[in-house]
Amino acid sequence: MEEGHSFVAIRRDLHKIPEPGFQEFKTQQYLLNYLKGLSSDRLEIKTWKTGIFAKIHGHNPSKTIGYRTDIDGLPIKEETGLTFASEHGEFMHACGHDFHMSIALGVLTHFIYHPIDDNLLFIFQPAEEGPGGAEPMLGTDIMKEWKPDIITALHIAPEYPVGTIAIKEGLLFANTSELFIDLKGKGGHAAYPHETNDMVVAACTLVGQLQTIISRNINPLDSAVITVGKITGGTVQNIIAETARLEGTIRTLSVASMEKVKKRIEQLVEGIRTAYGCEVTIDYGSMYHQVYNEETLTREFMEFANSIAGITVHECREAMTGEDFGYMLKEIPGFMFWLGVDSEYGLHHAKLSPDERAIGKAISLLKEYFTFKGSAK
Ligand SMILES: CC(=O)N[C@@H](CCC[C@H](N)C(=O)O)C(=O)O
Repeated sequence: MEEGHSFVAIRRDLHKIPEPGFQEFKTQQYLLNYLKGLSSDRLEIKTWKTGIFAKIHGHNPSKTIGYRTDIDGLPIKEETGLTFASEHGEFMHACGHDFHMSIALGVLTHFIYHPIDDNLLFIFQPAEEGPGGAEPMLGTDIMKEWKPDIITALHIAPEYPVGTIAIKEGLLFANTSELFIDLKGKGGHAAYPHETNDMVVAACTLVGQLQTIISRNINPLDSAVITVGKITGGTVQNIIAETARLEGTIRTLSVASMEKVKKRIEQLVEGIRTAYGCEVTIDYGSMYHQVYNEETLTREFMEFANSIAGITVHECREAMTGEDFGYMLKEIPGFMFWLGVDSEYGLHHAKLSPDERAIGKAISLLKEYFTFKGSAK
């Protein structure tokens, strides 16, 4: 199965069937069909919701090495024009999880045919884009029984060329919190604003005020982001809106800054309540812990990867992206790295089209690294 098997073809199959978090039913079935087709008595498979744990038993294990891939898609209508574009209308693999999955299968398949001493655990995790599958997966009995001693994951990076991996010790990805704010006032006729509490005006004021948190309340030498990605409100053009809703996300480089941003949001919301005489509720949705790369393992991996032909290691800066893999790294030493895929369009863009040559590069690198880490010295 391994030699000649096209993990690019697998990526294309998976690309056609993107599904939202915890609804990755076809994706899970596709992955299970593939794994069952390997028919190895050294491979043990357990499912959790739409996720999968796949353990390869080593010859003479002294530890378990973990590898995690996310499996969900995003609510984006694809505009790549690719022959294997999404068949699921409003959803797209616009964050590379199709790449991450096919790379995981490539590495896993290699170790079915080339066993090493240590155990390997492959985690196919749902709902990375939200509401988060890593934290609940960590709490499962399966994870308690099969818990890896070290763990790694990668994420595609459109801005780097194929063959480059980007990584740093310590903080790599930000703390995140979703942000949903609902405003309720008094609607009415567009010509009688004085008899209403207009929630479009209140919402617009609040969006402007939220931006001042970053510019006025966060130390300029620290970094934080508040993005309001969606505003809804009102019904038609000549009715003053009774309700409005803001949907966004907060990113910070420390847990302390996240608390500070939230406290300030609550103060500004209190001001909006008073100024506009309306009801306002805040819901922080799902929150992700920062991705923090354990220093010793990361440095060792960087040196190892540098010695692999065709791989260039770039020491990068931290990014304001979020990843619930941060929860796994909070409990298990390990690291995450960026994989260069050289796409003109970035993550979460309808035209993202990563270079598929990166799949083979990543499989080779991880095969070598796991062999190095998982063989008795
Ligand atoms: C790598 C990546 O793009 N991850 C997502 C994680 C989203 C977390 C959550 N839904 C939020 O929006 O806060 C990202 O947007 O960074």
